Amino acid sequence: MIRTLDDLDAQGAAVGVRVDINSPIGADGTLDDDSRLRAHRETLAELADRGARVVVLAHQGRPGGDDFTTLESHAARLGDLLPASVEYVDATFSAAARERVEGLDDGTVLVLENTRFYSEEVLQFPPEDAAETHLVRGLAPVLDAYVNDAFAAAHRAQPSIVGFPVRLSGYAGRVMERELDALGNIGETPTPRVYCLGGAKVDDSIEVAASVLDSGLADAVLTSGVVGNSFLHVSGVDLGAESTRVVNDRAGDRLAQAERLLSEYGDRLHLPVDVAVERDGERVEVAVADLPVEEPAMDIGSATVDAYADVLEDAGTAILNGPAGVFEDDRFAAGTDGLFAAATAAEYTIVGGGDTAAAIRHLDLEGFDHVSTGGGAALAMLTGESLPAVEALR
Ligand SMILES: Nc1ncnc2c1ncn2[C@@H]1O[C@H](COP(=O)(O)OP(=O)(O)OP(=O)(O)O)[C@@H](O)[C@H]1O
Ligand SMILES: O=C(O)[C@H](O)COP(=O)(O)O
Repeated sequence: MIRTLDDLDAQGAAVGVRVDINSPIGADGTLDDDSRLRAHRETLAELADRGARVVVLAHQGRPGGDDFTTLESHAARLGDLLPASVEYVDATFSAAARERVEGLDDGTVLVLENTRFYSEEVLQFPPEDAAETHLVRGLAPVLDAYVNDAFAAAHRAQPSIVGFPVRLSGYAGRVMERELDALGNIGETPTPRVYCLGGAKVDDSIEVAASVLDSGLADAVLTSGVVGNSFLHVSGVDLGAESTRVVNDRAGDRLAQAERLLSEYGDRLHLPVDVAVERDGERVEVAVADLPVEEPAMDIGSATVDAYADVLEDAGTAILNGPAGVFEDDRFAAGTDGLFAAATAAEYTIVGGGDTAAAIRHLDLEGFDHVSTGGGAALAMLTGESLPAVEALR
């Protein structure tokens, strides 16, 4: 059983709240998209409104990445989005951070510095060891409770995610609560269950396909994107040199597993029947039977959308992860547009994956029952795996 904010006595309490506001960063080093900050507004506003002293913990980027920045612009944007006053301090667990926490007024918010500026945060630990790190030992003494709202980072067993509930009472924030409700009981969703696996993270997606087919969670898997090209490749189709290069780049060492899935589940595993390429600057659709072509396959074609729509119209649950094509280029958005629209025919639709949610916003698509804030974390739930953050809260 996991406690929620309904179980927390917030008035006057210093509450550490781990959120996931890891966001695209522009060339000037400030936020390019604030959808993840907006997702956490409900939790942060509710705690401030109930008189808590809200201490925000979050990461941005990874060491060495060009999006590895301070949280100063995140704090400024939260200040615009929240009714409460929002301060920022360039410290996370030092005496300076503790002083600022102890000096907070009830009903106000303090954003601490990027947790990943500190080396142990990028390592993974069992909760008891995470509780002994400098971050948790330094900050826990000035907190009265801990809330984890960072569903999109829940698959990371890092100190700020799994260490605090060992020392403090832990609660799920509203984003975490909603995600667990939607994704936590995938085995009870209506059948037949149809997984639409696209995008470019081919190695992850082949793992997901294996997991949901071997476990019987999936009645059908519709492949698209580089994932679909990879299954075409292992089925013996010569895609052409460029597409084959992309497949080998992205599939890692998973092609043998894809081959096993194709031979064991050929009836449940659907492959594209046509693709779209760029020729003289235009979108041209090519039947798989007419491959190879030298241009890279950038989208699924309309015949594939129609074939997949036939499967989806009888679906109980449709789970989408990964766009069907390079949707960022208007010429290759038709596959994602058509497939995702067809998926809404299912009784219940779940979307998992940051780029997939971005595609939905980009294409202005509606009608999905749950659009997850997570990528890897959503995938773990969609394959019935447990998440370190959730186990730590339990
Ligand atoms: N046929 C294709 N060739 C090349 N790239 C493709 C193709 N189809 C889709 N993509 C790319 O796949 C990317 C998204 O794939 P990804 O697997 O990262 O999605 P996601 O799982 O929703 O994201 P995340 O898991 O990172 O939140 C898009 O940027 C898109 O351009
Ligand atoms: O954006 C995400 O997927 C989450 O914030 C996790 O980020 P990470 O993959 O750098 O841990």
